Amino acid sequence: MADASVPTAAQGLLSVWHTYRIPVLFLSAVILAVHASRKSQPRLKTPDSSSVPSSPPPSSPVITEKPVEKRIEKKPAVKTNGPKRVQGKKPARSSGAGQAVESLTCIQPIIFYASLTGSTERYAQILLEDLRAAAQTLSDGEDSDRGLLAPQIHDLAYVDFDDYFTSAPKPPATAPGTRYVYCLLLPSYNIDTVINTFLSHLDETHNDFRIDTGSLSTLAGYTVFGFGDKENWPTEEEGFCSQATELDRWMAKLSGRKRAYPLGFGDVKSDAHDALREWSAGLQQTLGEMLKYGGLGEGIPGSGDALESDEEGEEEDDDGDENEAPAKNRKRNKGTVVDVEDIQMGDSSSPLPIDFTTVGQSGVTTTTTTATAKEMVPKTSPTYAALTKQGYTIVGSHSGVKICRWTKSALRGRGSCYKYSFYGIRSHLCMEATPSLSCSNKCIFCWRHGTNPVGTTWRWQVDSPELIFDGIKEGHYKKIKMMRGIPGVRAERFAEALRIRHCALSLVGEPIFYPHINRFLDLLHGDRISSFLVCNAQHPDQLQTLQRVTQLYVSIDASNREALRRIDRPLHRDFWERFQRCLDILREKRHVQRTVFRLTLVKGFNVDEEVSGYADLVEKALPCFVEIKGVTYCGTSTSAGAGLTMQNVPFYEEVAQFVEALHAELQRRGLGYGIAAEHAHSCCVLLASDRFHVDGKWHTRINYDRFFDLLEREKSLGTPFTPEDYMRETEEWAYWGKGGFDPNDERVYRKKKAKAEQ
Ligand SMILES: Cc1cc2nc3c(=O)[nH]c(=O)nc-3n(C[C@H](O)[C@H](O)[C@H](O)COP(=O)(O)O)c2cc1C
Ligand code: SF4
Repeated sequence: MADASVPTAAQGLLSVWHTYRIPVLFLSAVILAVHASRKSQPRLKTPDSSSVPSSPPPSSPVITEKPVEKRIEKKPAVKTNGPKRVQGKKPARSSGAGQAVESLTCIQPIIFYASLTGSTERYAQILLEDLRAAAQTLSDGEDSDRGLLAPQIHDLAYVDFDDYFTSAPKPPATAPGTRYVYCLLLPSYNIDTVINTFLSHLDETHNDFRIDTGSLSTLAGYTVFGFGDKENWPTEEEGFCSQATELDRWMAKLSGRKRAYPLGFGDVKSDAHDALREWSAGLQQTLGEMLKYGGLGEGIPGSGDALESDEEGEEEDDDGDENEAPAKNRKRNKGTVVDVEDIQMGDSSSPLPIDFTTVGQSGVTTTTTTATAKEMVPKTSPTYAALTKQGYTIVGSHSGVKICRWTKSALRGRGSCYKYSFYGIRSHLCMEATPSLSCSNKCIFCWRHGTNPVGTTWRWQVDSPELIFDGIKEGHYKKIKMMRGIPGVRAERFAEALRIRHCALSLVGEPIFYPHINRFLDLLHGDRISSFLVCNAQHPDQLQTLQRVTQLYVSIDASNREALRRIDRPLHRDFWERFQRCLDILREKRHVQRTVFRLTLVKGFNVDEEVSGYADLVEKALPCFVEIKGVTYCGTSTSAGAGLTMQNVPFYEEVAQFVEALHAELQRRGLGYGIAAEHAHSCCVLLASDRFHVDGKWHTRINYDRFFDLLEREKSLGTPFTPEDYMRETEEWAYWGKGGFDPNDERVYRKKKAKAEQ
């Protein structure tokens, strides 16, 4: 029985399993799925969730904005027998806008100073009064939760460094949105003083393994102003304000680079008072912006973002001018880039192409022709993404602005571009922009090729000059402000940079492609911003109707038809005829505008045997100046595809040889030109017409104020003027053979000598 019952029972179970296996399996699957999905749910519950939170902190406040952060703060401290561990928040490297910054509601400035003989203490009182006044103004806003509190002040000789410089003070419980900004005023002494003790404390804090790096990163920001004596310590290398510089560096490290305003310097024997007041005004403005935006956010100080350099002595890699590629941009993201021209092709819904050379001329309006046109660079296009990634700010639908690397260099007192040596343009006052991202050439050395749209006709929407003007200024200033936090940026140069004085219309594309270029220029000049316009010698009609610019360039990339075709790869079939007509126009304009030939030498393409050909072109157009520059290797697929390698980059000696040969040839023909200036760092030399050689001295620089005065007089009274009317003497250090580096700037030599440009 027993034996028989076993199989019977088993058979029964088996038959039950066969009957119910499908629903059972289904049910199990559902249970498993529900369980798995619960596990994958975020642990945080929404406030309206009906389930009970797993482990609520006792009497925890309602979590609204920053649940994660607050929970971390509430975590009970784990007792250990080891040394005390001081924790700061990990610095937000990318944006500088950490979590604490977002919840900023009011700023508490704290002034710290050290003073041995009393002068810094007096200056600290001046700052105290300034910030007190600012606090009154900035606290009167509509939102009473946001504001600037009355400043506190401390003598570093009397504070316990642990209270303020090991970790930052915590905000009061009653006002958790309070954030501190340290304003540090420091003299320098080359003898042992309390300042050394203070700096050692910062050093130790930074290097103490028990203390997190960035232990002051809960500060909203910091800024340093140094006092020194230039009479006895004339330069920074010789120790001028050395301790303030050191303090600024330590604070950058400890705070996670929360430099709210650039390091300022004052010479107690001359400008200390004025420099401090100017710095204080800039600082107050920054504090206002921090309150407005909730901290050092994007486009606001200190964040520095992509431009933030890691090392104080960061090297520059490129020459940043129109035809030159920043090293970091050399790796082009192939495949993400599409020419707008290619996108437009085959799109039957596109408006009919308009020969842009007829658009914008007298009597021709663009509104009707472009009413249904598309945007040149739509926000959703790969071109937009590629250009933005490279640092361009796209304005409207076809304009762009970008900060060149020389602007950054000048802000740090490390020298301006060659245009300073030749024409007196200080790079930190210069905005690089274009009203047309489109061009009609595909030059082999244009490192932007592949990202900028090309075309022979303007077939896109036309933005108003006002929109472009306002947009590029806004974009430029925003980028300048982002540099506030970059190490080495000088406060006085930063303040100067907030007033654009020059515009280089040469960024990318062809500026005279833009149908309203003349109105756009009026806006620039109306704001007393000089205009340096570079065109590609392919649009004679536009060149003819172009009104005054401060300096008019034509790119001369070859001396004969075949070489020009190989180098510029123009889209116009009649490119050589267009080129020749442009030279004629330049000749006509040479007594009205400062006309410039820009030669870019590419070894193996447009140098050898071409001296005579270039002399022909000079003889034809008689430009006021001839700028000769070695090409910069940009390593793009475009240049590689055109057979361009490092071998095509001339050495400076080769450029110099070419210049001398061209100069000799011009002299042989009886054309009055001389070698006026050089900027060896950019591999660039300037030939100038003898018209600019007065009383035995070169006058290649520009008197900008005079230019605007003359322009205004011409507009109101019709009095014409010539390029000679606004020339200015060239600095001796820029003369041929002198190198062209302003001795007032600090020369920084590159570490990596194997650079393409060298
Ligand atoms: C002994 C001594 C050493 C100094 N060393 C430097 C120095 O290395 N670099 C500098 O820029 N100024 C130097 N100075 C100038 C002071 O920084 C300057 O006078 C400052 O204003 C002093 O500030 P205080 O009056 O608040 O102490 C020095 C002055 C003295 C008396
Ligand atoms: S001219 Fe202006 S934009 Fe061009 S490299 Fe010099 S500073 Fe930069």
